[in-house]
Amino acid sequence: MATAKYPITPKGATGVLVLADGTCVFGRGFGAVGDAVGEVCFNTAITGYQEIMTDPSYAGQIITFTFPHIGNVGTNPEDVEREAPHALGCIVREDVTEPSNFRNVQGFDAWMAQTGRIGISGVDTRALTRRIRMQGAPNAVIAHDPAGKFDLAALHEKAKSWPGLVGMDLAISVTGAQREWAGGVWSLGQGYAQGEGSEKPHVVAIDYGAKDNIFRSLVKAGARVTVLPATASYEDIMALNPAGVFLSNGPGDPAATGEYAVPVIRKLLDANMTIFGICLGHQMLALAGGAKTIKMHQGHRGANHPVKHLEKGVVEITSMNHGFAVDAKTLPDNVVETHVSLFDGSNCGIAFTDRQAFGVQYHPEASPGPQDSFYLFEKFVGGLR
Ligand SMILES: NC(=O)CC[C@H](N)C(=O)O
Repeated sequence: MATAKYPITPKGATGVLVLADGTCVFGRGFGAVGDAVGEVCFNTAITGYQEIMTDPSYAGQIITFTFPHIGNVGTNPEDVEREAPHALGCIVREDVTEPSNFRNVQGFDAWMAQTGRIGISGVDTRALTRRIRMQGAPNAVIAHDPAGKFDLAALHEKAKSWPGLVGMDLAISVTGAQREWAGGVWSLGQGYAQGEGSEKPHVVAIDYGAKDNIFRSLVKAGARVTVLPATASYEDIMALNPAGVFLSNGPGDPAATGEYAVPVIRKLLDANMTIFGICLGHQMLALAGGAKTIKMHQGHRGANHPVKHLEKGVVEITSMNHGFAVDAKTLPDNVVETHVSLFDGSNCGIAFTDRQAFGVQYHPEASPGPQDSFYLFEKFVGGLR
């Protein structure tokens, strides 16, 4: 049996990304020391690295930022989509510099170390991104050792034996507990708006790994929000007497979310509940309606993805983070395609013709990203009594 040959670790290299095919990409490690295995994706957003790192939809993934300067405004406790990062780590072009921003509380490097996330800087992120574009998102191990002593064969073995995101249910591992949501969207000098009031329409939001800005956006649109964990049963949901149910984003394969998600959504559809789904929630809504989802070649991750609203013929610039998509060819007769990606024509929105249920593949709550699509929150909450 031929033994794979591994390169000599270059002098000064304290970080390495070892792909499942044995490719080793060296750089300088920062953040936590150790290693982690997942799928490597790329994100083209220029701002919002802290929001991106803390988006639970990135569980099981290592993010390559195509923008070269990451970490230069540090971190703060407000720009998080969840209390801690969910991405396993990140790969960046330039070394993380001293934070330069009046909102900085902790440097990106220290924040990554404290939250157990590994970074590698000094990587040719353009080459890595081109590779993902041409060959698809690889599985890999990201490793950081200040001594630069890597057992590349062992890391390669770990990358090869990781089963991959297809068929992987991760929503169950990132969901939170039941909670009454308080707080609207953040603004400079004001912090998070307060949004109380029991006379507002009550939305039960199912947390499959939600970004907090979705809940803040629902509050801004005029809802009172109760968050339930991903495992909430149909009975748990109905006991709260919701005016509408929101299905959140989340990590992993939508087709692998098991008995706790799609069958519950199917019951909500049967009960003619008003439903709005975002990203994973959109994909599972489509599955509950009878459609299928597919793994994408490279996925969509960035803050400027053009989407066409088919009925109005207008373009929305959107924030995206997904590696699976609804296969529009499989939509049943009572579900129409409402939005498509102008990058590759993939499905970006659906609506049931015989139910008050719709979903979008992109992130109308932005964070980071443009706010063209906030109307979807107003449409959902405005339609509730
Ligand atoms: N942001 C999300 O909800 C992502 C959904 C799903 N995990 C995907 O990658 O397509």
